[in-house]
Amino acid sequence: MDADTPTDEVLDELFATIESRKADLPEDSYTTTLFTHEKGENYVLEKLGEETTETILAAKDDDREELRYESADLVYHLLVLLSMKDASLDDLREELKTRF
Ligand SMILES: N=c1c2ncn([C@@H]3O[C@H](COP(=O)(O)OP(=O)(O)OP(=O)(O)O)[C@@H](O)[C@H]3O)c2ncn1[C@@H]1O[C@H](COP(=O)(O)O)[C@@H](O)[C@H]1O
Repeated sequence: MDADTPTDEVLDELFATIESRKADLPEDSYTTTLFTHEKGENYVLEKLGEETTETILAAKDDDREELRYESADLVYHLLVLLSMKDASLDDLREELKTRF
């Protein structure tokens, strides 16, 4: 993924990158550390909890910049969890679409 990626393709690109990290487990990758952590999926669940708390605190503080930053951390960790559970971004899209 690079800065030229169109904004509406960012989530697909990010998810594809996460899937690629899961397959290849490159050493210099934060995503690899999530897939290989000794705590297993519990570590990603902990990170999701932390990022959720940080997002809530940013909202409570009315800190829009921090809210944007923590929301991005939260979505990234959620996508890693979906990948870890062999779910896909399309699964998420389809579920959201059923609610229209
Ligand atoms: N979008 C993200 C992304 N969002 C958040 N993070 C990481 O999530 C972590 C958030 O942890 P914390 O908020 O707790 O901050 P921290 O103090 O650094 O965390 P810890 O040391 O406690 O783990 C940070 O290390 C961030 O770098 C991300 N790491 C990677 N990506 C993207 O994932 C793709 C693959 O990245 P790599 O796997 O690193 O190649 C690339 O496109 C990246 O841009």
